[in-house]
Amino acid sequence: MLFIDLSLNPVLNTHDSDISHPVTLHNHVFRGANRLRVALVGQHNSGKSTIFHAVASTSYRTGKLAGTHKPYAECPVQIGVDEIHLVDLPDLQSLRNLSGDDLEALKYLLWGDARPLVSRHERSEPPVPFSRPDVLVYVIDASALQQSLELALELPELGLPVVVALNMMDEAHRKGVEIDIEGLAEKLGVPVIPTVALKGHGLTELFNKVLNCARKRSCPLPQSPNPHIMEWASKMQHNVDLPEIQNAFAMPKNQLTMHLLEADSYFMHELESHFPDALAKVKALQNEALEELPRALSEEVEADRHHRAACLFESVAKLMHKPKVSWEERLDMLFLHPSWGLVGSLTVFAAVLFMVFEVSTTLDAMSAARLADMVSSWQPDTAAGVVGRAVIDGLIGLVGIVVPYMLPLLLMLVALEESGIMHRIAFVVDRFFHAIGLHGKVAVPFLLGLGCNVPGIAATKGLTSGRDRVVSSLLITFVPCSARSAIVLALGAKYLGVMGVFLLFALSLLVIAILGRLLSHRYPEISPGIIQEIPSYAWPKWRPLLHSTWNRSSDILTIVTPLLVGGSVILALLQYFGADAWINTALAPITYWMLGLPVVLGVPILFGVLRKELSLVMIYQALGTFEVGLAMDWIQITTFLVFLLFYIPCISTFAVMLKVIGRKEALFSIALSIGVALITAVVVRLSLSGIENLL
Ligand SMILES: Nc1nc2c(ncn2[C@@H]2O[C@H](COP(=O)(O)OP(=O)(O)OP(=O)(O)O)[C@@H](O)[C@H]2O)c(=O)[nH]1
Ligand SMILES: [Mg+2]
Repeated sequence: MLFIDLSLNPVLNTHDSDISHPVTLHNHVFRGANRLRVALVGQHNSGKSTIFHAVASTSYRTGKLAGTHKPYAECPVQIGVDEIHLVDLPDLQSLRNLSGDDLEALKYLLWGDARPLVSRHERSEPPVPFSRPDVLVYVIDASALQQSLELALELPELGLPVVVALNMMDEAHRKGVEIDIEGLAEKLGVPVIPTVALKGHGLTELFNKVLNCARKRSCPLPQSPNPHIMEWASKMQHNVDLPEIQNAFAMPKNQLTMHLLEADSYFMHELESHFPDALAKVKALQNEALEELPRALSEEVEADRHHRAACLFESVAKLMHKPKVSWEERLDMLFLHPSWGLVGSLTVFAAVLFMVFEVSTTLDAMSAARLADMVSSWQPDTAAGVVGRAVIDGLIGLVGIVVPYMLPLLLMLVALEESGIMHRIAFVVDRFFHAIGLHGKVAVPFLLGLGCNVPGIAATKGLTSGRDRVVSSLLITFVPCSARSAIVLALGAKYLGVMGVFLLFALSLLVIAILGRLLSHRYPEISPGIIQEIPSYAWPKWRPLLHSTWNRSSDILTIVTPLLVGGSVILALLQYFGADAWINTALAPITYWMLGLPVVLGVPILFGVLRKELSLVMIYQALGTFEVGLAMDWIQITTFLVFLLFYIPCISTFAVMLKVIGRKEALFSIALSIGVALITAVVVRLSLSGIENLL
């Protein structure tokens, strides 16, 4: 591959003031102020924006190139420890003879937000408010390779490192176009990475290559035209080889020469305005060429480039028989297709629900419920006995979380990770999660939260960090876990009907969406975009599967166990010493005054902190009947369910939050959940009462 060192390029030196004090490049990390700027360039519909959105941050800056209707977008993206600013540019067909809106993209590539002497007289702002790119990613539609090769031959003139993303490889494959990727890379003198942006394939390699090229500070040699054009090129270069012209245009000499050879109107015009003598020489040379050559020099240069692109295409691409569609490709239709892809995510959603309502409930009946039955006859009447029973209850509660929920759901998470399915779900739902300021990576923890919030929050630990981990953990506590769903289904279905149950779950979704937006104000840092690796499909292997599941569960147990047992002992002692009435009175301002519920519901609500299902059992005891409808009207039942859906995460969830996001945020989560539960329950109560009065 042909590379030149940037430090030898005089034009680039003018852009890079640090070049005289070289940094030790191997240790150079592109972060913070040193972020690399990478621009996506390419023809219309080649997939630039698809690549951009596949790796974009949760919010990004957009705008129009100054004075044009051509949109651009820009955002930070994290690649391992490095960070880049990624710029999605409007389409660019060629570097030559651009005019109007198209010219602005070229000006950005040449000068960024700087103004060289030749363009200072222009009244409009620089095309964009940020600097010139450090590296170019040329996005090519592999299924229409020939049309893209001319620009591929021109881009090296810009004097920047270039990496080619040979995109739409799936389309090329489907059409039977086979491309010799190594041959193409060698002939262009740039790395070529095959990608399928729509499915996230090849993006990790692409951006790693971008970093690599930036670290090496190497860029391709400009492609030489045919010898007869070279003769005219060196004559032309001689005409403009003056330091004042180089300074005024601030662009590589080669490139200016090629623009003038092709009589590019913008550059000719600028030369005329600033260096009329030089223009006269350029025109004289063009006239001389017209006499010697069969056609105008500009046409000769264009034809030469066209010819070289065609030869290159012939040498690297051939048409094959249409290949068979592999099973991986068929599966990807299900998991990664822009619209069908959601089917795969929904299938996993259904699998989680099946796991929770079939497997987990069976396991629960076989483990915790059986143990609870065994100790149910033991009703101690001494304080020591009560403590002993409470410890046993706490441990049974632990079994009730670990055996039916935590182990199977974490096992499922690890299996989804190892099989490559989780990465695909994350990729497909990414844009939906961006709406609440998160990345699609947290989709599976949210799904697991439907079973039990504990494994859901535990799963965020391995997938996210910093702000994203805190926000996703806080939001997962609002995902109705199976215990809360069971209460809503038991009471809601009986007294509010299917529609009522549906609306309660829809309310949870709405609350999560609104909170996601609100939490973005509390945690305003925009998490940079990430490159979502899409690994190949693989069968999960039992040993690593079990090992990984146990690793993730064990450290959580160490913190959940004491809290669950401790909480159980405290509540049992309160009951033993007859604090029920006291608890109910203490909670009356909430239960009775704010929510309009019977005062006796204070104890069931408090015990729900231990395990949410306890609230359901205890509400029957508190009201003294299984017919809740006799003691509460439909508005009270709805208000109670809404409050129960959102208030304080159970003690095990709190414990896992302590471990995953720390004490401060875990305590904030309690305040947040109480606030949200009170506000929504009061709003629902008042709205329903208002509606009832109207009817
Ligand atoms: N089959 C397939 N389609 C793709 C791929 N990448 C992008 N597309 C589709 O190609 C179309 C154009 O993609 P864009 O990302 O908008 O292309 P662009 O280069 O930004 O286009 P302009 O902004 O108009 O220059 C969209 O319909 C994408 O879904 C790919 O790898 N495979
Ligand atoms: Mg686009």
